[in-house]
Amino acid sequence: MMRVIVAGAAGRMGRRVGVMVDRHPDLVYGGAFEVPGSPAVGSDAGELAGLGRNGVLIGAGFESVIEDGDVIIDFTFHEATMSFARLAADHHKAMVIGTTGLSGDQLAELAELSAHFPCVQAPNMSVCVNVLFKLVKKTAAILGNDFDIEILEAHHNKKKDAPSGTALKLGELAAEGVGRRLADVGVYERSGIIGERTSQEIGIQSIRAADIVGEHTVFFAGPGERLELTHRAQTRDHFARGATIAAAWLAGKPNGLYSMFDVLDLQDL
Ligand SMILES: NC(=O)C1=CN([C@@H]2O[C@H](COP(=O)(O)OP(=O)(O)OC[C@H]3O[C@@H](n4cnc5c(N)ncnc54)[C@H](O)[C@@H]3O)[C@@H](O)[C@H]2O)C=CC1
Ligand SMILES: O=C(O)C1=N[C@H](C(=O)O)C[C@H](O)C1
Repeated sequence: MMRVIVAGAAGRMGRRVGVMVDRHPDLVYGGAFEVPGSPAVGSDAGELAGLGRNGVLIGAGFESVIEDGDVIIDFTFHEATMSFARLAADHHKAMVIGTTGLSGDQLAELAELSAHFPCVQAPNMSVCVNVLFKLVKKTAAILGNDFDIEILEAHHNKKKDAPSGTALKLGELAAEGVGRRLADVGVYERSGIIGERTSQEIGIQSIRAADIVGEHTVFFAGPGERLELTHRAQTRDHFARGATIAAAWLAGKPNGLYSMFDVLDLQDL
């Protein structure tokens, strides 16, 4: 049995992760924490997640519960995530990181830290979205330069980062499929007299509204026809379940940075 510590246990994802840990046969809910000063500190994590009391009291900060688990599941905020990753590396705890908005420098630091702990990091833990990642790269490679590639994502009005981590990953994979780099061709806003669209650019646009859980569409638009690949999440449970699959998969894994492609054995597809 792997004991799980849930970071940000009172958050939208933290609560659903608690439920999915409870349902996973190889995981046990070992510890939970929130940002010090949060009103959730001291509450019962099971009760907060709607599971009924499970005796796991929400601690103030990671250090207060670090010995209560073997693997940390993190859906919090990028700066907090990096501080937890440094501690996890020091204490040789495994970690699953779902938090998005990590900068290039933060991802590079995470890769260095992962020499000291096993870590799965992915902008989307849903199995279906990871299949979409594969489809998008292959579709881009098949359709090639005759098709304009555009990405549209929609999320709830509490989301802090834009574009979504998933949209950025879709953009990177589509760009790879046609032999480009998103860093060179990504276009994130259009306004005013901007001129005609270039054939190489990949647009990524964001909608933020009400309680939309998460939707992503990749458009491949050619003359006279258009292919759209869409994923719509109706609940957060698929993200949370993916994170628990990753946590259980980490048992006994060598130190290193892994993705959901490794967890789901999609790397060679
Ligand atoms: N990879 C994936 O599949 C998914 C990723 N996400 C990402 O997960 C992150 C969180 O999303 P939500 O749950 O919607 O946000 P949220 O705001 O509802 O929850 C975040 C929680 O983290 C806590 N937190 C922040 N700083 C902390 C610290 N220093 N110590 C302890 N707790 C801290 C907050 O108090 C809050 O309860 C976002 O980056 C989002 O993009 C969300 C869904 C799926
Ligand atoms: O903040 C969210 O809610 C989500 N964030 C992730 C992202 O930024 O890609 C994944 C999911 O779409 C929900």
